[in-house]
Amino acid sequence: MTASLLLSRVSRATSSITIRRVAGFNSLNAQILGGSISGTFFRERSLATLAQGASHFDEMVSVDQRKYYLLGGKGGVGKTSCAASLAVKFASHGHPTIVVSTDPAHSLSDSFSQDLSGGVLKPVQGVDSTLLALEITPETMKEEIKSQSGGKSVKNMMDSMGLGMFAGELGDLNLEDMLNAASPGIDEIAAISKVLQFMESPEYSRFTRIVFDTAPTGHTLRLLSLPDFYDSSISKITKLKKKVTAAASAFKSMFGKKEIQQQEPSNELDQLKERMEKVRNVFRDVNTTEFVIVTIPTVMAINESSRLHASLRKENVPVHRLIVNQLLPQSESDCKFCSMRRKEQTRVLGLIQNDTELSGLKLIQSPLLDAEIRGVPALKFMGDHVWR
Ligand SMILES: Nc1ncnc2c1ncn2[C@@H]1O[C@H](COP(=O)(O)OP(=O)(O)OP(=O)(O)O)[C@@H](O)[C@H]1O
Repeated sequence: MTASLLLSRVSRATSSITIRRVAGFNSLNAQILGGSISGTFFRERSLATLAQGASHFDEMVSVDQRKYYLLGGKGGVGKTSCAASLAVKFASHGHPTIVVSTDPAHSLSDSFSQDLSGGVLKPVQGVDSTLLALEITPETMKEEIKSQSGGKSVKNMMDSMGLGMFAGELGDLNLEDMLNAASPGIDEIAAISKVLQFMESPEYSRFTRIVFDTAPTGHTLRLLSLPDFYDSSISKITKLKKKVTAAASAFKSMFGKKEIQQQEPSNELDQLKERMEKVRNVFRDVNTTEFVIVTIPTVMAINESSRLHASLRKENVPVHRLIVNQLLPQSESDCKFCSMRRKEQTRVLGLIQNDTELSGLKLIQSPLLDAEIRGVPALKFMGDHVWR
């Protein structure tokens, strides 16, 4: 029986509790319909053909200290399903866990099949252990900034940063106007400000695993390089400020006025720079962070994953694992379509072995399940077969 046939049957079935054995594997549908999530999905024969496939989850779970896992890749490959199932698995292994979506088109709520929207941390229902979820929204962050800044104008803020001399150029632009403007990168800024909160705020210190469901590739690369961008911009502003102060001082002394004291860069800038360095370092620390690339067995997805790995390597972001998701399971009664697809995916797995960027990564092979992965039981089911 093919996966699509199974799916169509399930859409019609409402109360069946039969566990359907489909040539070589037990079905997610059957597990869910049967009220059980504990069975094995693929039988040994299928697993044997999916060589290597294990994620070495024991390594991922064994360390007590805080770890950050970022799951990313091309759109639609299964990032959310993999991130959510990993978070459920960490939580069930005793790690208080937060799963965060930095993708503006959030799908955590859909994946967990419960409302996790609103930009605030919400407990995930249906998990016995501590698991909170957050869909980051720039709107909520804008509100937070507005309430923290007390509605300050840009001029006031620049004055307080010791940059009042430039403020005239900006007139009386209001911070609120700036935040309301469609500003590229606001999603990334929101994400980074949350990472800082997780790192700095005592209320989050008990969470030992933080799993990020990231946006498709380009967006995520911007997120990872943003702290660097800020860091270098702040350095430029600091240098400029020093130069302007020195020039003003020389100018005044030429006219016999008292020399202006060379000011140290303002504390606020130093603090901002320090905080950006903290985020940048945590994204690059092999002891605390790992970026897991998620892909599917198509040439286009593999090519994009290869480019993503090259960019992450350039940014020094640690990557050890590559999930190839939605692999067709073995079947004794293959239709022509399935056997063609399977041949194609075998060829693509071969491409990974020969790809200089990807061949060194631990390959995790994740099966195409016969139903959409929605809700905690389905995520547990997926997790037990991906994170092992
Ligand atoms: N191994 C799998 N077997 C069956 N269905 C899957 C599998 N992995 C993902 N799916 C389904 O594919 C769809 C997309 O998955 P998901 O939302 O996890 O991808 P994504 O990469 O996060 O997508 P986006 O880029 O849009 O955020 C969902 O309906 C999900 O249930």
